[in-house]
Amino acid sequence: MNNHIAVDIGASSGRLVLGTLVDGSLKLEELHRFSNGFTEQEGSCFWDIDYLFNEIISGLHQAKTAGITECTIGIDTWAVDYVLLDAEGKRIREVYAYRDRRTDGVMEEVGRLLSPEKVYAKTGIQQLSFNTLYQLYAHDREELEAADQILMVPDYLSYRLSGRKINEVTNASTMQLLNLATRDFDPELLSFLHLRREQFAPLTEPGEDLGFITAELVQQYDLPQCRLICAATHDTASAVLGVPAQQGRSSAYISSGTWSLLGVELDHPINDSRAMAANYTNEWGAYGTYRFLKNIMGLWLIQEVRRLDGGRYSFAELASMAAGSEGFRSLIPCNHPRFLNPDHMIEEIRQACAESGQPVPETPGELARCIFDSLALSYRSYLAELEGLTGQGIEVLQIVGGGANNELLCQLTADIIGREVLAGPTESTALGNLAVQMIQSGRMADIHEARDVIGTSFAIKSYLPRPVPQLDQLLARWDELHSAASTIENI
Ligand SMILES: Nc1ncnc2c1ncn2[C@@H]1O[C@H](COP(=O)(O)OP(=O)(O)O)[C@@H](O)[C@H]1O
Ligand SMILES: C[C@H](O)[C@H](O)[C@@H](O)C(=O)COP(=O)(O)O
Ligand SMILES: [Mg+2]
Repeated sequence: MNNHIAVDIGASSGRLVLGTLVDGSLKLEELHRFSNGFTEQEGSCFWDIDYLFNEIISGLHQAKTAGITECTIGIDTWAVDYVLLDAEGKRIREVYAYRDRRTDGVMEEVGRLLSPEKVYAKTGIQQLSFNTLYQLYAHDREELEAADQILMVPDYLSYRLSGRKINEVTNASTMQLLNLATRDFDPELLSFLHLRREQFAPLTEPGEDLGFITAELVQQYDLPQCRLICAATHDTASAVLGVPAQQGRSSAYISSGTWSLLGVELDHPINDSRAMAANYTNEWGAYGTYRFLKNIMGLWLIQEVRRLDGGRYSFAELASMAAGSEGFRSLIPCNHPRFLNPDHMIEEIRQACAESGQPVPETPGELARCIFDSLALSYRSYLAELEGLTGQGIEVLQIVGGGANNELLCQLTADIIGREVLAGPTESTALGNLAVQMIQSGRMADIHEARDVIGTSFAIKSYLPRPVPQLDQLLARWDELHSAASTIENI
């Protein structure tokens, strides 16, 4: 059986991708793509988890219709958000989206009760207002204490398919509740939240066989016989697995989608005071690794501009319009809390430029250029921090995810960091998801072989740095703007 299906659901889109190995090359076929996004209801932000589950079912039915009668399947999604189940395994309530404002000020309040230094020493997880720790603290305590089970979003989706309850480690680590030393939930942090260990499922490593999709679902919806393999269910953990092998050059990655996750893969955590001060995180990776990375606001910025502009232009058209606009005219500190979930992103960007005495972007092209210039400069700042914290110089930056399609942003990034950028694969998350399935199925030996195969199976585009006129003045201007701004960890 050579059919493996990755279900990859990011904050802006989801997809089911069929992966097959043909003559040593990995072939992808997109079976189904659907949009994703949170909605505001009565002032709160929620995901439509039933819609997402139904899209998975729809995609699997399309696979069956296409003649796939048996396959393995793995699920990955965004991080930090969770689902509450009652004793009968039924979902108790709507699923909060991490951009909900209920956590505003919570990180600071928790920090007054629980030493942030202690929490970072235990967990090594970056301070972000929407970490599960802070979401659970903000959650109605009665409802939380009454919950029989707390599953993360991808765990819940695989539970709906198979009936198996797990907390997969890469995504569980984003809760900021796992102890690096014990590699389990930290009792003190659970106690602080009045939660019990048995409210969580067994911690499960990527590669675990979770059994088959239930016969009822197969019959009811005419699905393939699917064996569920536990993926690296945090989409960024899968994206990192899908980053092609780099021979002989030190590299860092950016998983470039709604967020830009800039980091390296390590075999040990770095949770010292310097890493904490820089707010770098140690999210758990597959196969005993750690994703030492930083959240950067990412393409959320342009997603919101496009949405508010009525979707008139595609992302490719916006990038092209940006390429035709004056470079480095207006810059914004991307990680400022004001951009996490403003009422109106276009106005927020324009206001930020006006407040800093810069020209105010008017057209979609000028707004897009402001965003891409600012992201490239952010990447440079955080990459320098990364090198300082790891003591490892980075020779090449690998950009994967949808952002790898943005030729302007990739070129700007190469120019501004002064190093080669290798862009692709776009579907690195799905590829990392598939890699775990293929390794578990014995079709690949290990992640090293998987990354080699990915590197030879997909076109990777190289961007070499070009001279940036008056770079010193630009960097001085950027450093003043970037260092003066508070950042998302100070929300
Ligand atoms: N052809 C393209 N040109 C420019 N940008 C693109 C293109 N295709 C995708 N993108 C960018 O990729 C982003 C989506 O990346 P993706 O990894 O699918 O996000 P997520 O997984 O968070 O939903 C879009 O918001 C867009 O900015
Ligand atoms: C909220 C988290 O930081 C976020 O989920 C991030 O870790 C992530 O996984 C982003 O994935 P996208 O595909 O939505 O960019
Ligand atoms: Mg994604």
